[in-house]
Formats: sequence, C-alpha cells, structure tokens
Amino acid sequence: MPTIIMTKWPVKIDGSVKAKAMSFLQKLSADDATPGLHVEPIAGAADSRVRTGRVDQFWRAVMFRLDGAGECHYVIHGVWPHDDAITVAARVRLKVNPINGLPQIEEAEPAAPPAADPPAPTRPAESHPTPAEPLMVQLGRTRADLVDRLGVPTDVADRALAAPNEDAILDLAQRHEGWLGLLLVDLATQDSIDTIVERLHLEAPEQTGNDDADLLRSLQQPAAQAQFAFIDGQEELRRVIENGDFGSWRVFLHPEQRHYAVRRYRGPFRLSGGAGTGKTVVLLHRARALARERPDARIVLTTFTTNLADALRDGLGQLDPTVQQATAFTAPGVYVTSVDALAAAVIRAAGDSIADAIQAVLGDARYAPTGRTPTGRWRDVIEASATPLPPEIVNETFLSAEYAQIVLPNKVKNENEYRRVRRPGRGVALDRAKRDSVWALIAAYRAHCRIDGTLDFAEAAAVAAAHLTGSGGEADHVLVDEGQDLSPTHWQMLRALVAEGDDDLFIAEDSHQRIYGSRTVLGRYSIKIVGRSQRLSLNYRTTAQNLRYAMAMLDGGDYVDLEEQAEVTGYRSARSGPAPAVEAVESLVAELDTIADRIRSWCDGGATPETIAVLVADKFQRERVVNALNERGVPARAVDRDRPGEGRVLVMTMHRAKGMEFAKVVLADGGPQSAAEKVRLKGLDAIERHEAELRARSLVYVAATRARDELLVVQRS
Ligand SMILES: Nc1ncnc2c1ncn2[C@@H]1O[C@H](COP(=O)(O)OP(=O)(O)OP(=O)(O)O)[C@@H](O)[C@H]1O
Repeated sequence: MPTIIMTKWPVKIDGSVKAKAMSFLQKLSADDATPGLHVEPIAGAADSRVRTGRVDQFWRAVMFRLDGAGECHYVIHGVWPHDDAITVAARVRLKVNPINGLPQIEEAEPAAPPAADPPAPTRPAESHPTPAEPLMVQLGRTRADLVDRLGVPTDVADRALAAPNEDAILDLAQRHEGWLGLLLVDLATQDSIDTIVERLHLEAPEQTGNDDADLLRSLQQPAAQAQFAFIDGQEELRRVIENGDFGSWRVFLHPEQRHYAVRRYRGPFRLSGGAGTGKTVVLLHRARALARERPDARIVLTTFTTNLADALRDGLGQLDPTVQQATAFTAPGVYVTSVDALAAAVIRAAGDSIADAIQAVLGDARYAPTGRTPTGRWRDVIEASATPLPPEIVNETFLSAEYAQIVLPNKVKNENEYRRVRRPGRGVALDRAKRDSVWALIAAYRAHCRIDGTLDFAEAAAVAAAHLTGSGGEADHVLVDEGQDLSPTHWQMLRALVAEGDDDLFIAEDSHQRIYGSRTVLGRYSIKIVGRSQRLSLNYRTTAQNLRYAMAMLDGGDYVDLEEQAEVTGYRSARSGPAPAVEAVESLVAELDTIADRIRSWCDGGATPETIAVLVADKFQRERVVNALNERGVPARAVDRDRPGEGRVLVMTMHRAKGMEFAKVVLADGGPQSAAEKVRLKGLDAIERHEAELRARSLVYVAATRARDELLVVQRS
C-alpha cells in the first residue's frame, strides 16, 4: 500500500474539489493501480518521478512517486485544472537541497524575475548603513550566507538581498511554504546565521545524491516537516485535507515546536514565548505524544480559566479524536481542566479525608466545604472592621494578595506563625503591630468563610495541595498552559499532583500576558526550573505590523518570568499585512459610529461577522457596544462564559478574549480611566500599583495580539 506524503499545497482548492481530492487520495493510498485513478508519468517531464492522477474530469493531482526500501510513496504536490496540472507536472522537480539536506520542489524553467527588480547587492555594507540600503545589507548578510551556508535557491536569495525592508522580505517569505519561508523570516531579524542554522536543525546531507532513498531521508528532517507530512491512516488524511490552512498547526509544525512536543525531560521544563508563538499548539501535540506512547498514563492538561480549558479540550479533539480524554485526573488518558476545577475535583475525590488537609491549611476542623467564597468577602471584612492600618494595606488588592502569596502557601494558621513568616516579594514592610492587625483581618475573613462553609480559589488549591502531598503523585504528567497567571497554591497543588521524575511538569507561559496573577517564582514551590527553559519566538498568528503595535504596549515595563529573570521580547512574525489603524474620536457616539462603520466595511469586503471581534474593558462597555451595534444594523452578540456562535459580530471583554483569535479585531479603549479606578490605584502600595500597571499594559498587549489580519484601535480623548 502506498504511503501518502502531503505537502502544504501551493494552490488552495475549494470544498467540492476537496471532497473529490480526498476520495482520490484514499483510493491511491489503498492501491495506486485502482482503475480510474490514471496514475501516469508525463513524457519529457523535468523529473521522471512526476505522476499525474485523475481527480475528476476537470481536476488532476500532481505528485512525485518515490520507491524506497521496497515501499512506494507519493508526495502530493497539489491539485490543478487539467491543463495547468500538465504544465506544472512537466516543470516541477523534487530534489535534495545540496547545502541543507532539505527537500525542495523547484520549477525547471523558473519565470524570469520582474524587470523592475533592482540588481541584488552581493556584499555587506562597508560603511554605516543608510535607510536606502536593502535590509539584508544593513544586517550584514551576504549572498554567500544565503546561498552557500543556508541553501536558499539563488533566485530567491537575490530577491531577498534586494528587498528594501522587513515587510518586503515577509511578503517574499509568504510566497514560500515550509523551510524556505521560515528561513526568510529568520533572515529578516538580527539573528546570526549560526542561530538560524541551529533553530531549523539544518545539516549538510550525508549524501548529495537525489535518489529516492536520499529524498525520503530528506523528507523526514525536522525542518522538512514544516511542509511535508507522512500521513498515518485515512482519518489523518481526511483531517489534513478538510482543515486546509487553518488546520495546518495540526500537521506542519515548526522544527522547534516539534522538538518541544516530543522531547523527553528529566524533571520540569518551561516553554516561554510571546502571544501566538504556538505554545498551546506544542502542549496539545505533547499531550498527544505522551498519550500515544503510554496509553495507561494519567496526563493532566490544565490552564487558568474554564473557557481556556474548553478550548484546549476542543483543540485536542481536533488534533486527534483518538486520544482518550479522561473524565478524572486519576484515570488513564488526558484530563483537561482549569486549575480551579482541578482543585475542586481533588477535594471532591478526597471525601471525608479532606478534613486533615483543611486542618493543615486553615487550622480548623471541617469535612465538606460547601461552596465558593463570594467575591467581595474582603470588602465586607474591611467595612466591618475598625482597623488602625493605613489605606495602602486595608484594601482588597493588598489583603487578598497577602493571603494568597504568603499566608496560604506557608500554611500560616495563627498570629504567632504570621509574625514569623518571611514575606519575599511583598512591598509594604509590616512591623509586629501591623502584622497583628493584618492577622486580625485575616482571622475575620476566615471566620466568615468557616461559618458559611466556603473556600476561596486560593484556599481550595492549598487544601488540594495539602491533601495530595505525600500521595506519591496521582498523575503521571502535568502540562500547564498560561502558567504566568497561576498563583502559589496552584503551583503547590500541581507539584504535589505529580511525583518528581521524567516529564513530570511541562509549563507554557508568557509573562507579558500576565493579566490575573502577580509575579511568582516557581523555585519557592519546589519546582526546580532554573536553567530548564527555552522560548519560542516566531509568531504564527499576528502580522508583523500588528505585532509591532502590540509590542509597543510593553515598552518600558519591567516584566520578569517564573525564574525571576527579565522577560525577553524580540518576537518575529511569519505574516505581513496592513498597518493597524488607530482612530482618535472625541465622544462616545463617535466611537460607536466608528466601530460600526468599520465593521460594515469589513463585512462588505467579504468578512464573515463571527470572525470579527470587538474587545472592550468590562462587561458594562460590552453591553453598550452590543446594543449600539445592533441599533446601527450590525448584528452583534455578547460573549461571556458560553462559546462564541456564528452569524454575529462577537463583543467581549479583553480578559475573555485571552487565548482566542479573530481575523479582525476592534480594540475599544473605553476612554480615559474612570475616577473610581484612579482612586483605587492611588490607594495601593507602590508594588501593588506597579503590578496593576503592568497588568493593564499586558491586557492591551493580549487584546492587540488576538487579531490575525486587521486591527483597528479606537481611542477616546
Ligand atoms: N506550526 C504551525 N503552523 C501553522 N499555524 C500555527 C502553527 N503553530 C501555531 N499556529 C497557529 O498560530 C496561532 C497561535 O497558536 P497558539 O494559540 O498555540 O499560540 P500561543 O503561543 O499559545 O498564543 P497565546 O499565548 O496568545 O495564547 C494559532 O492560530 C495556531 O493555529
């Protein structure tokens, strides 16, 4: 039975042709001699391996037949109308690139470059670069670097060397799928040639021959798999064809992504990377790889919110419906859940034995916590107290952070213990009298919760952690997304959930997207991560233009990661598009009109409403925008906890949009900060205020990076 090797097709085909192509490929993979397929060579073709096949009366597939180790393989180049297919088939050639050992499909008679192309410079700049010099020259790249070291085909190298700026190189990159496109994106950055070689795992081929065995070896190189995929069964074939471009993450991984998805680690590992670099994609592939390798393993895949957990669950199902999704964290398979739901599940599963854990964390005897502490409980405690403490301590932000970051992780149960506990990373110094007064408020908070039998989220995670500690690990592998937002007791729980060992904890995070929690240092919670991390830097989602806008939001903010190191920026994008539009408006009505007008013009241009999102600061603004759009004849709906539907423009808070993406995004900045918010921020101590400001910038960064193609920012003065 022939093996099918799919490529990212250079020509996109529509739905009805896809179905026919699917049926053709299914038959081909069963038996290439099936009558009606007409698998035939082309007389005088540039490559004797080329074959055409009959998809239907009108369409033909173009492919290469390779025979290696007694097996037949078909590399599917694409599907074209009959006459075009014959022309393509006569010209194309599949070969091993002699420099980097990667497979390369080239046209035997390349079209002459457009006359307007300026001649390519061949030497790096000798003097200081001027803006008129092409980007490659400014970066000191030479033709020898591109052609002789990296294996870029000469015609593409000449175009790249002549490209005036980054956008022009990205345009060129977009015209080349796979490793060549990835190389061009990297060449537009400051990265050294050595770094690029390492990142794409480029190696000179052992053999430079072009026989079938060499080609098959070349097709298996890590960088080749960004463009070519060996198809494992009919079901996978169907998914690859049906999902087209949007589903390419399921099949065509960047060599770095593949590396992190399959590599085995002795202990915890942290993968950082900016928005849209594919951290979630790596986690999903890793979960599948672990589940396939060990079907009996208990794998927990977790993230911060319920909505994000839903998205992970859906993503895993799309990646591979055969992966067993477990319904309990102790069962074999992949259990996908939010961290807070995980804490609740641990407590539920513990039954009455949870009383010991509650005793260890809170110091009181309770068997069954009956519910979640209502938000606003700290406010009630503050209002009922006559504390002598200053306002920068007596506020909900300070007290809840002190409780979640110091009291709970240290299992502080009384005033004496609180007097002695160390408080690293907390701003306000507390002398003994102040500590006693803070403890009085904490004791009041606990008393309220004891009376109504509730636990807050941080308490529930602490109790779950205490219960799991010493259990020897009830899961085998824990994979975490959005790690930057987790709190100390979440980390304690996850640490206790899995015993220290191979592939125990794999954490994806981006400090720039911390919009809920405060800085956390994993080493404090027995997660020994120092020196065990890497980062992804190629953004697959956001165009370079939108990414630059989003990155500017972070300028000047001193972000630190989970190892307490300064967070690095320097992401690059694989895509190019229009510059973001920033429109200043003077009134609320003008803001709403501007949003409605732009959405109408996007829809007139062919965009479907559900691929457009308006992101706002809070629920109040969300309702206002939904009403205003509907009144102006633009069907819109608010998205809250439910999954977004079809046929209407989606309006949601920036927090809700975390982890999502849309073709087009309007960012409604909501106007100047409200007076109440100004007062709230002023009342915080310096560190809390600083963190709140970082979170506010991060929120805009998160929101701006949700746009795949176009971004409109409406700013009200
Ligand atoms: N190898 C790939 N090929 C094609 N598309 C990809 C690839 N990797 C990621 N993508 C796409 O890039 C987008 C972002 O991926 P993903 O959500 O995994 O990134 P992320 O780093 O988790 O982002 P965020 O931090 O913003 O949530 C998705 O649309 C995903 O399908």
